[in-house]
Amino acid sequence: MEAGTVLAVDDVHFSWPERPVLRGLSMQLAEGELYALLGPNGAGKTTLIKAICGRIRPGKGRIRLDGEETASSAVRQRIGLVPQELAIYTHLTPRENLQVFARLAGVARRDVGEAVTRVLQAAMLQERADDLVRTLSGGYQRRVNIAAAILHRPRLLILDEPTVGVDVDARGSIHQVLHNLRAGGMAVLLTTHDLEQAEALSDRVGFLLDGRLADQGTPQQLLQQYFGDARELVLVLRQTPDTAQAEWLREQGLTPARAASIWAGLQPADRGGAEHLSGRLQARGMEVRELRLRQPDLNSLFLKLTGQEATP
Ligand SMILES: Nc1ncnc2c1ncn2[C@@H]1O[C@H](COP(=O)(O)OP(=O)(O)OP(=O)(O)O)[C@@H](O)[C@H]1O
Repeated sequence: MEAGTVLAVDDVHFSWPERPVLRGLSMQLAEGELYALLGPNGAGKTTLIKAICGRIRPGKGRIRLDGEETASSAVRQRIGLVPQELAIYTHLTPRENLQVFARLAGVARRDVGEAVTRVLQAAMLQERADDLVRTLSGGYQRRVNIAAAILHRPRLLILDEPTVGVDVDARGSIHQVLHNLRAGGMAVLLTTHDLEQAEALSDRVGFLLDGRLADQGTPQQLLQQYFGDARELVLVLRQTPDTAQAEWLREQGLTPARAASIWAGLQPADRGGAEHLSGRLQARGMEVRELRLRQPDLNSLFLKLTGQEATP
């Protein structure tokens, strides 16, 4: 195991009664690294989190934190978990919540005040520390959830879908909080369906597919590896193409997206591109509403690796 490795998952297998979910999954997470786990619904992201937190036991393989198996409860105490659902008392203030959770997390009574002040600051909650949680916005409430998970100074913080259902501004504050925690040396593992978030925030991303990581790396590395200099062409037609037109579009390397009038595909950087195509589309009776070339992003890669669109 490399120096600075906080989490090491080695060849982990796990089956729920109905079917195998993890099938030889390996990954590592370093100190001060933020890793986003991506994958379609049901890929096994939450199952992996449960295995890391010791809530389920892998049928095969090892999960270690700082070199020690997470099966032991002493080791598990070095993990902080922010679940998908809010797990806080809405009729108490953030400060009161954190006082309760500090005791539950095993913080000594005399250290509670200091720990609560520290996490209120880390989660940027000071201004609203004494308002009732139920009067706070969804973004603030999520940050109380995060604050509760770091009271015991975990080495590894795990967040399951931290920004589902929060607005863009609130998302920005959550990102800021995670950035700061990472800068303080914490390893952060999160799952998300929001690939823009993953690209903006993560040092590395991993695509969980068929029980293994189909690929992992920095977003830049992966995009270069899969797309090189190619651009993604997105074509929006005024009408759904007929069979012959659709066949021709496929010959041009395009495939239909969510709506039958939207087609997308990769184009080599040097192909005279959009304008040339526009004329040829019109010649075949297709009216173009919009035609643009864009830099492939993690959404493009998700589609390529999983055959599905990411649905935030
Ligand atoms: N407690 C359970 N008992 C039986 N099967 C389960 C249980 N939890 C999850 N599964 C199954 O395991 C598979 C993986 O589920 P999991 O929740 O880990 O996926 P996920 O990647 O987190 O999905 P999502 O993105 O929708 O949250 C699914 O087929 C699911 O039905």
